[in-house]
Amino acid sequence: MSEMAKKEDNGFTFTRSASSNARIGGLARIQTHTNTPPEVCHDDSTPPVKAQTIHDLHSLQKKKSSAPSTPITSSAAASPFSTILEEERQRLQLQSISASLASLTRETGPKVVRGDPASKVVTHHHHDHHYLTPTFDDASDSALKFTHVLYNLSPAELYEQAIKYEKGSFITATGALATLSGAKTGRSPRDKRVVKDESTEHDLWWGKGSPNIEMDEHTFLINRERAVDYLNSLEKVFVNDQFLNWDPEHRIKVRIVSARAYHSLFMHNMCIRPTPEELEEFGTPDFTIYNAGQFPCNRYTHHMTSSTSIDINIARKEMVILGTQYAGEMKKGLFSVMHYLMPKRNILSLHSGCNMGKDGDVALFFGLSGTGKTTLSTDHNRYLIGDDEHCWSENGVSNIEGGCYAKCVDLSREKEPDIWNAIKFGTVLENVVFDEHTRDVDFSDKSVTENTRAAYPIEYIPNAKIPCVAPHPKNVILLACDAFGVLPPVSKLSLAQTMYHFISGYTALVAGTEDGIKEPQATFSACFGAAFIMMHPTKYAAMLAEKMQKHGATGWLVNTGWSGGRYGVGNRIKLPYTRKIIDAIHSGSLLNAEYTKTEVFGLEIPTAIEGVPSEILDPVNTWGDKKAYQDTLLKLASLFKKNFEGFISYKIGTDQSLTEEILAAGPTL
Ligand SMILES: Nc1ncnc2c1ncn2[C@@H]1O[C@H](COP(=O)(O)OP(=O)(O)OP(=O)(O)O)[C@@H](O)[C@H]1O
Ligand SMILES: O=C([O-])CC(=O)C(=O)O
Ligand SMILES: [Ca+2]
Ligand SMILES: [Mn+2]
Repeated sequence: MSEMAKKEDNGFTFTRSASSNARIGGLARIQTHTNTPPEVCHDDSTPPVKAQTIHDLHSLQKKKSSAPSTPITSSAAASPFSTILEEERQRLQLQSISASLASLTRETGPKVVRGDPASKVVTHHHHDHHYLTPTFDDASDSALKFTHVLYNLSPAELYEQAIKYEKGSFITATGALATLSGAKTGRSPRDKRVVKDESTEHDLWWGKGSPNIEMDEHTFLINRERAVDYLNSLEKVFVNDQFLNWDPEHRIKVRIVSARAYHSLFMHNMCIRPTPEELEEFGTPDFTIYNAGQFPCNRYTHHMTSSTSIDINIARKEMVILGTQYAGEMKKGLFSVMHYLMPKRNILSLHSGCNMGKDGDVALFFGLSGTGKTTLSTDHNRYLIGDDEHCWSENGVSNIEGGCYAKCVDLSREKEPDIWNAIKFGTVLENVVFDEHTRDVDFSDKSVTENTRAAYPIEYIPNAKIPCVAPHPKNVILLACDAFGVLPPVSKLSLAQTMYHFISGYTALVAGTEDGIKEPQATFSACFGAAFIMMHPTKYAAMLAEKMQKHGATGWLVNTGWSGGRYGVGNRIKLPYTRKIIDAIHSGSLLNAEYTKTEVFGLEIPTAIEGVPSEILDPVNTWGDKKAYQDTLLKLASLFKKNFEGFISYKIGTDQSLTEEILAAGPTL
């Protein structure tokens, strides 16, 4: 190929003509050469698009993929045999979705069709095999309509759905999807109900202190019908088929039916995402969520005390959500289910974060909401296993989820770079405030709520370990955000103390509602997650004790809260100091440090930690008013004692001496 032709391939070529008549006023004339005859002036050397109409042109833009979200047609290249298999598979899948959405009174599922009702690609009349028509013995108007199913859409497709159809959905400057969760910006534990039947009556924890508010099967069915009718009345619903638990032996298949792209993207991020091959073999889910959060429950329905109801039915393997769009209900509802299913298999379920060092040393981080599980398990020097929900089995630790759910209030790039950088395309940003023009998020703005959140796939954290499984833990870190400011920044715990504090599940936050001086509010939540456990706390505690003993794990209590006085007087312990403390636990250097014992709580506290001012290690040093310190310390101790009274009649595990040691491991007044 000549030099000239080669250049012409690239488009225009400017050549100085050698011919004298091309010279004008002494300057060389510039000519453009193309492949076409020189007398026709073309501005483009590429052939025209292979489309006759705008419609044709648009249809060229999207390539058929084998992705689960494609409308049901097998590719032209497939053999007739595989076409039949593919069609059969798609038919079974629609049948399964229709069955999920079935009304129990009409005894039939809705007509379902895949694809966006707004898209021209799916038409009911020309692709008969694309939808499923059940036979109706009870004809009503609802029998005449289709429910369009948007099945396992990709983040990009869900963005388009959200932005087109859901008010309050915007793309932020870094590409995240900002959205509003509606009137509820947190979970509604007082509206969470569990069906009490012959089996759950004996298995579950009921009564005082239990998170399981009882409901009967019939009432559940009324709420289920309400949710299903609502979902079927919509033009389209989102269906996610995904997994929970990275331990392949104990993986659970979950289906989430929801009305909002926000909910579908949230669960896409938070659950484990199946590969196309895994999805092909998905079959029947082990558990199904019906999220009709925009629609209220009927206040005339038995047991209903508000317009919100989150209902779990273990026997039916179903959960119904009415009256709240807060997406955390789905995540934590499934977590509750895991707190039932896993212990049944002798696996411990944990409200904890987990990470692993380069040498394979594993740490668990327990703590109530806002105490630092996500912040501290996300550590640039360690592999992230997960930030919130884990299982501890004979195989080691496995994350239940496929994503993280980080608090964003006052998020800073400098202090939490990995979380900051995870807020990009694909991430759901709940209830944040942003500049209407630049779309820069202001993480300090609490106008909508203080509980602003980011939900992102775990692989958005650069050092996440995939698959999210790890060996048995070496350190068990109990986090408490003590707004009273009397717990030491770190203490080493005996096994009995670890159990005492695990069962107590203490944290103290500041009630954000009143104006003026805000009193710290002590919270005790058994197993650092009473809202999610299903059986009695001592069941989980006994399992934890047994595993820690067997694998030689050390327990630690870390106060990520106040120092130098209670809330309003002192300050929150600086995150860099807490990180140094955590580093010393991971490295093993703190295990063999020098310790002294505190009064009242009897906690072993180190005298020095690299990078941390020694004087803060004993909180008494940081308080100006020593009398106030002593009073506050005794006040907190009495709150611990009072809370623990509910547990003193319980035996923990099979070892009676451990039970006695645990009871003795609390504060002494
Ligand atoms: N010393 C500290 N240690 C840990 N976190 C701190 C500290 N000081 C301030 N913080 C802030 O406290 C918050 C801890 O929230 P985090 O998201 O880690 O909670 P969580 O335990 O994961 O709760 P949830 O279960 O609700 O997700 C973060 O906003 C973090 O920036
Ligand atoms: O579930 C939520 O809404 C947030 C969370 O992680 C918790 O409260 O533990
Ligand atoms: Ca978290
Ligand atoms: Mn949590």
